Formats: sequence, C-alpha cells, structure tokens
Amino acid sequence: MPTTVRSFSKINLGLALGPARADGFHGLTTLYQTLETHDLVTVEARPAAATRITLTSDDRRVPTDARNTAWKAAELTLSASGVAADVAIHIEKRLPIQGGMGAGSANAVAAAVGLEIELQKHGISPLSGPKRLEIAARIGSDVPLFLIGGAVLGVGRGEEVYPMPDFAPVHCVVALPEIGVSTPQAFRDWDALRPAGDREPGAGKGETASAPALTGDSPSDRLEELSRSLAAALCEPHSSGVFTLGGGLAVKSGSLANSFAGVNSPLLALVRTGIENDFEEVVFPKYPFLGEIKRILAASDFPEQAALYASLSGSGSAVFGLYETASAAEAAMARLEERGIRSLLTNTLPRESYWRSMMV
Ligand SMILES: C[C@@](CO)(OP(=O)(O)O)[C@H](O)COP(=O)(O)OP(=O)(O)OC[C@H]1O[C@@H](n2ccc(N)nc2=O)[C@H](O)[C@@H]1O
Ligand SMILES: Nc1ncnc2c1ncn2[C@@H]1O[C@H](COP(=O)(O)OP(=O)(O)O)[C@@H](O)[C@H]1O
Repeated sequence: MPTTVRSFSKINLGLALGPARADGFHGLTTLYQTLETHDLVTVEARPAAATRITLTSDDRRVPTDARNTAWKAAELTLSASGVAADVAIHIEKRLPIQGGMGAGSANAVAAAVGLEIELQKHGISPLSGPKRLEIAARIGSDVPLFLIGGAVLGVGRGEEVYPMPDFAPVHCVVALPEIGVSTPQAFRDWDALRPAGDREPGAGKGETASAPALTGDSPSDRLEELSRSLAAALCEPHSSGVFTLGGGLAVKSGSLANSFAGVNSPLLALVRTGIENDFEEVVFPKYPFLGEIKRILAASDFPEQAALYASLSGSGSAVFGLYETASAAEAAMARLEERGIRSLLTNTLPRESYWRSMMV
C-alpha cells in the first residue's frame, strides 16, 4: 500500500523584507499560517541496489524530474538515511502553481514524510528533526515551515522557523487570479526601489556597498518593526497561550485596521499593529488587478461582512481574506465571482490539526 500525504498550503500573514544579502537572498521576517487546502502526494518506496526516482503528476506544468521539490526531498532524505531505494512519487495538484501559497515547498515536505513512512516499513529508522529541517532549508526558503505547521515565525531568509501560539481557525478566501508572479523577479523589483546602500556588504553584482541610507525606513528597520508587532501581539493576555479569536466581535466598519478596536484577540491585535506584506509595494503597481482583488476581499457594503484582514500572500499572485463567519467568506467569494475571479474557500489550519490530518 503506498502512502498518501496531504500537502497543505500557507499564506503569509505579514512579511517584512530586509536588505539583499551577499548570498543573493534577502533577510525577511514573516508570519506563515498553514491552510487546510492541499495537494495530495503519494509515495511508494522499497530499498534497492541503486536509487531510482520516478515522479508523475496530473498537472502538466509540474516538473517531473530533479527540478521538482518533491524529487529533491526524496534524494536528500535517501542520502541522509544512507539508503538506496526505488521511489515512485505522484502529485495530485489542487493548489495553484506560482501562487504564493508555498505549494511546491509543501510537496517537498509531504514527499519526505511519505518516504520516511515507506522506509520504516522496511525497518529503516526515521531522520532526526534537526536533520529534516536542514534538508528542508536546502530545498527552499519556504520549505521548513511545513515541518512545523500552524502559525510559524520565519526569519533569516524565511528558512529559520519557530512555532508560534496558534490562532483558532478562521475562514479564509483565497483569490486565484490567472497571473503567475515570479518570486526572484519580485525580490529584484523590491531591490530596484531601494538605494544600493540598503544592501548588505557584497550584495549586488559589481557594486560597492556604501553606507546605509540615512533617511527613510530602511529594510532592516522593517524587519524589526514586524518582529515588534508580533511580540506585542503575543504579549496580550491569553488564557492558555493559545490564540483564540474570541466571541462577540465589535461592530465593524469597512476600514480594516480600525475595525476591531477593543476586541481582545491576538489575531486582531496583530492586524491592528499594522502587519503588512512588503511585496504589495512592488507587486500591486505592476499588477494593479491584484490590488483591486485585495479591495474586493477587504470591504463589503455590509460592515459585518468585511474581512478581518486581507493581503497578498508571499510574492503572489494569491490574495487572501480572513473572515469571522462562513457567510462573510461566502459573500466575498460571490463578490469575486461577479468580476470573474476564481477563488477557493478554506480555513486556517492550527498545528495540532495540521499533523493530525496529514495522513490520508
Ligand atoms: C516569497 C516567499 C515568502 O514566503 O514565498 P512565495 O511567494 O514564493 O510563496 C518565500 O520567501 C519564497 O521562498 P521559496 O519559494 O522557497 O524561495 P527559494 O527557492 O528559497 O528562492 C527562490 C529565489 O527567490 C529569491 N529569494 C528567496 C527567499 C529570500 N529570503 N530571498 C530571496 O531573495 C532568490 O532570488 C532565490 O533564488
Ligand atoms: N512540486 C512542485 N509543484 C509545483 N511546482 C513545482 C514543484 N517543484 C518545482 N516546481 C517549480 O516551482 C515553481 C513555483 O512553485 P510553487 O510552489 O507553485 O510557487 P509558490 O512558491 O509561489 O507557491 C513552479 O513554476 C514550478 O516550475
């Protein structure tokens, strides 16, 4: 019997971008949140004289060779286990490609989890947690978060991950416009907006890094700002250290940040501190339609149907809205549909449910 694993997705509740580093990556601070919506990754493996990996998918846009994140995860897991095996991976795609939902990254973790379970059937011991995290970080900046699940703080280039207290699940509408945003290009566009002095020494081809700009909000300031917002939201009094949305939300207006004054909820406290996604600064001017989608998700003619929070996810193109009630979420989907915009309805997925519901 092969092993089938739910490969969940993520959104970025907030994302502050830092300066370009000498290694070409950017320092960032982000709060990832896993979602219920998922791909399915099926793995079948048995020890063999030499490793042979085959990968198939129902979506022709998914690479079926060593470029695939799931393939990389299988290769690295086998080599770290010191085992050669025949491995067959099948990816059933339900999530968007290049959507900013971390689908490919999650596929890597799902394949690794499935492969370890398959190998255990043949008496091969699982890898240690730190080893898994190390492998995940080698595959991509967005991969390690899927070894934690729930609300996850990401720092470094996003690969250094820490579990955060979870929010109670909320309804999430993800708009899926027919636009693919290239992640490296979005980072380059961010750099182009900033003076070369904002980069770390050695960053940028053939440029000499000068002293940091003296005016404005430097990228390093932005990282600290988001860290402070997260810490402040976590400091709010909670009963058990577990985030809950809290009952009896105050009457809302159309304006997001001011809508929830007086409501004692860490998620809302976080929103009030003004968390945002820095990528919006470069992605919305380039694709104004995505900014329009955020406005559609955020506001409604009926204040009780306004989003708790709406934002671009990662570098896009997915834009999401979080809602207190199913009817508010459904109304947001209907507003999108009126304009011909495809969307999906899901829930945020806390850590415990993430692991409990992973195996099919
Ligand atoms: C932007 C984010 C936010 O969550 O998500 P997506 O929008 O892709 O989902 C991630 O940082 C994406 O992570 P991931 O997709 O794993 O990126 P990687 O494979 O590590 O890197 C792809 C490329 O993006 C750029 N990159 C990525 C991460 C980072 N901190 N700095 C960068 O400059 C680099 O040019 C790198 O070569
Ligand atoms: N398992 C995978 N599923 C989807 N795309 C993959 C996978 N492995 C590698 N890729 C490549 O990675 C690119 C972006 O992957 P994806 O995870 O869908 O985007 P994002 O990080 O924006 O959510 C795709 O264009 C695809 O060529």
